Amino acid sequence: MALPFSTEDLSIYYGEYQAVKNISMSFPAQSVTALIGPSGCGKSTFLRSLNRMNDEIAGSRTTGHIWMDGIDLTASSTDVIKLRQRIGMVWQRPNPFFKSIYENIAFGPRYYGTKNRKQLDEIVESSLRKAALWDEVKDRLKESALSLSGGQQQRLCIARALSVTPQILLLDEPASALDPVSTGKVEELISELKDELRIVIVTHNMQQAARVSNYTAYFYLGKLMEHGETDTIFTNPTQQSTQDYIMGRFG
Ligand SMILES: Nc1ncnc2c1ncn2[C@@H]1O[C@H](COP(=O)(O)OP(=O)(O)OP(=O)(O)O)[C@@H](O)[C@H]1O
Repeated sequence: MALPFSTEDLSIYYGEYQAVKNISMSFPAQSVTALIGPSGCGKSTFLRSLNRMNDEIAGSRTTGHIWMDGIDLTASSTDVIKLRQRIGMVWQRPNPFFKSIYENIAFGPRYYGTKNRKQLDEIVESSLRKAALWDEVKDRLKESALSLSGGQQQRLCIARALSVTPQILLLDEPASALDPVSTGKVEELISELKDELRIVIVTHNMQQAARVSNYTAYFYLGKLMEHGETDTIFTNPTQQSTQDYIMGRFG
């Protein structure tokens, strides 16, 4: 059964500055939630906090809760390495390791204990298949990941995140550095993956948010202004500022 996942009164500070303000929201299973809003409104900060990546930033501090299956992930006792296995992340720019295509995918499973070569081979193949990359790379698994195109590298990073079977995938503008064809492939992939895991995506592209997400959350100045089904947010938002932003009228 899918585990409940939500935030409660979540705030994030950089020093004295409060970048994310008291956000409570939940992320339904088998769905994509898009985080939208103008630059600097706290989307990436909020996204990064969901698997405690924000902890890595000196001076950042979190208050409130992130609940997963009744456990508060913000607790100091949380094993963040295990947490990042369950909640994977893909960044804006493809960041493959300086290793072969195979080793990029095998790295995580090996780190978490899979040593058997046949099992690793299977994980590499299935992860690359899920990321719609297998056919393009199956004959060059030993080549450097850096020999791939930008779009292929980003799908490799998605495959790498999938290799440790996460339950949640966090995507921070995953297609913003890609050409339209690669963007289309990543969007298709998101639609397919949501059947097996929950996805949270930050995007500046309103068409993309409308295409790939089931739910949309509009952020402004660190606050969650509006959150609901994407169709409703895009056609009948309750807040004027949501409508202005979506229509590109935001000053
Ligand atoms: N490492 C950091 N140290 C200090 N302040 C930061 C840091 N990262 C982000 N901020 C500040 O926190 C606020 C929110 O930034 P964040 O990157 O989360 O916004 P965003 O909505 O994702 O923006 P964008 O759409 O431009 O990526 C901004 O005012 C930003 O300057």
